[in-house]
Amino acid sequence: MTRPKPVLFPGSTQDGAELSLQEVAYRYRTGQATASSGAGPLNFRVVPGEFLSVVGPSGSGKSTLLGLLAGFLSPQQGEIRLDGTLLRGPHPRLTLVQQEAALFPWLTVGGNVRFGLRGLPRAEQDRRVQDSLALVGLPDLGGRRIHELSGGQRQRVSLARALATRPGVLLLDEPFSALDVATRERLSAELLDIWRQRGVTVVFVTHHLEEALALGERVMALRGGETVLDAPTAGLSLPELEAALR
Ligand SMILES: Nc1ncnc2c1ncn2[C@@H]1O[C@H](COP(=O)(O)OP(=O)(O)OP(=O)(O)O)[C@@H](O)[C@H]1O
Repeated sequence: MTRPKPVLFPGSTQDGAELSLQEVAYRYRTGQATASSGAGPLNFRVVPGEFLSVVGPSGSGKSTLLGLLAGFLSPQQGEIRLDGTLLRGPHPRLTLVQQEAALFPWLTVGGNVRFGLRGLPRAEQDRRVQDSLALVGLPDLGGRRIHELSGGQRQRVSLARALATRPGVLLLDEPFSALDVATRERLSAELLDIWRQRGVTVVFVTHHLEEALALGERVMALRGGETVLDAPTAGLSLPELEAALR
């Protein structure tokens, strides 16, 4: 299946940033003389506005890679660059959305989305909260409490909170895996719409190979912390992807 490149909607912004990794490695120190697992060495580039899916079995290094990209882990070797600048830790242009929506229960939906916008003028905050809640299909729920939302709505709020900061790269760690199949499919389709509208660069980690192929323009498969396949999804079949992971 071939998919067209994102066509930016009128009035949208091209926000995507470039990520490049050169000889990046991270090993966990386990406290024993024989350390270590983690990820790397990794060499790849994600161009602005690209949608990259990352797959791999449990323990293959997907979360470690996202931790490195989010700036939570510092590579012990190699360099990560964001738009050509060395990444030295968490960066406002990189936003991570995780499997379980990490929302503040004492704030409203709008308050959660607004949280990352402190420092901006109030009117700009209001505009971004409204825009990003509309983008994820929750334009009227700004005043709701988090406990009044379904699991799918909570993930939408997480996505809205991430998008409100106008990230250059959206890092998604199994964002829909806790949801039922129907909700998951709906949110996946919405994610593609948002990507097309915003032109944001996406790194999408998932266990689901079909999902990786359906959503990504390109898929990277990890095994034992290393890249065993990095290819455009157009023309790549599920059996080929499965074979790469065996
Ligand atoms: N805090 C840690 N301390 C020691 N080893 C770790 C730690 N976190 C992960 N590892 C190891 O690093 C390797 C990569 O783990 P990682 O969590 O990145 O894999 P993953 O592909 O995200 O797995 P999953 O799909 O189960 O989340 C595994 O061998 C794992 O056991």
